[in-house]
Parts: sequence; C-alpha cells; structure tokens
Amino acid sequence: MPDVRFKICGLTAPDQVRAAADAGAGYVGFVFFPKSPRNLDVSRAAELAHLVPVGVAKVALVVNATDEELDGIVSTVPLDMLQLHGKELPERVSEIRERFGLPVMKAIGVAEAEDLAAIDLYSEVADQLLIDAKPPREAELPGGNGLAFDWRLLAGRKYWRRPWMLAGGLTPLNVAEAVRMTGARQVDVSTGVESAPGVKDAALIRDFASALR
Ligand SMILES: O=C(O)c1ccccc1NCC(=O)[C@H](O)[C@H](O)COP(=O)(O)O
Repeated sequence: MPDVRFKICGLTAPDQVRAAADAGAGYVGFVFFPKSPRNLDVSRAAELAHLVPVGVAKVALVVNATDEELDGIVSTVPLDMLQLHGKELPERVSEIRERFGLPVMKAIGVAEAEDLAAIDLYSEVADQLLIDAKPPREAELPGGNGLAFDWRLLAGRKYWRRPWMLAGGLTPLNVAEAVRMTGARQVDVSTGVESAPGVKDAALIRDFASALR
C-alpha cells in the first residue's frame, strides 16, 4: 500500500497532539461545535495549535459558522486549513475561502450513489474534499459519529478533481481495507482512535498509523 496521509480529528489535550504528531499524522483537527464532546474554545485551541510541529497541518472544523465565529477562530488560532462540516452551499465555501485566505476542505456526506454528485459540485470551489458518512437523521452531530458508509460506492474512482480524504467509522482494524477498496490516499479518523468520547488514545493512534504502512 503506498503511503497514505492521515488526519486525526477532534484533539482535546496536549498529550493527544503529541501522540498524533509522533505517529506521523499529516493533519490534526480541532472541533468548534458546542454540542460535540470534542468542542474547544479558541484559547484552548490556540494552546494546542502551538504544540503542533511544523509540517503537520492544523485544521479547524466548523459547522455552518458565521463570519463572526470564523473571525474569532482565525484571529486567535494559528491554522493551515478550514474544514466546513455543515450545510455550507458552494457560494458560502467560496466566500469563506476568499475572506479568510485559508484553504478550505468541504465535508460531503455519503449514504448512497446519488450523494456523490456533490463531489463534482464542491470540486469547483473547495481545495479539498472530505468524503464522510452521512449522519443519521436523528444524530446530534453532523460528523464524528463513528459510522462508515458503503465504500463500494467509491470503488474504481481513484481520481477526483481535488485531493480528498476518506472518513467515517475508520478504525485501526478496518482502515487498510477501506483504503484498498476506495483507493484513498488520505484518511481522517476521530471516534475510531478514542477510548471515550473526546479522549484520543495514543496506542490506538499508533495502531491506526501502523495499519496504513
Ligand atoms: O467530531 C465531532 O464531534 C464533530 C462535530 C461536528 C461535525 C463534525 C465532527 N467530526 C467530524 C470528524 O471528526 C471527521 O472529520 C469525520 O466525520 C470522521 O469521524 P469518525 O467517524 O468519528 O471517525
């Protein structure tokens, strides 16, 4: 398997940042969504972001954020990318990208083949795409639910117009198979490397990284 870059999303403490960096993460994600067990305020996120080694991209995950909310995050937390995990329309993605001057990764929820149309749509405006499981209708969170989608929907599509990450229910035990089936060159994980909601586990992060080698 060729080297696959990975993102550990939803870090909440310094030891978790170190564990992700030591395991070779290419990206780390900080969640700004009050209902999430991984939610950070901007000062805590800034503290954690300053611990991230050079070369590891720091990503802020937001959900339908206003300009005011984004101003607060971007002015306090050193960042390399914004991850839009809500119902942001393509026009809003463009607007955020221009206004904040950061690359934008748009999350796209997939449950069935027709959901893949959004990939082409958002390829016009986003720098990267995160192809994730669509959350169940009753879910409190629009992501980070530890649910996988049917990876066969992506089989044979090794190339998209934008760099993309596979996400949704990945774990140290299934990620190699997910990569094999989808051809993903980047993957994103949250729940699958946690010992409890919001608590990343260093051993699981190492296992996840090992599974990709
Ligand atoms: O993690 C959260 O709490 C969260 C809250 C709101 C929107 C998105 C959220 N997480 C997204 C992710 O962590 C990942 O990008 C992705 O959905 C994979 O999550 P998981 O299935 O838990 O590995």
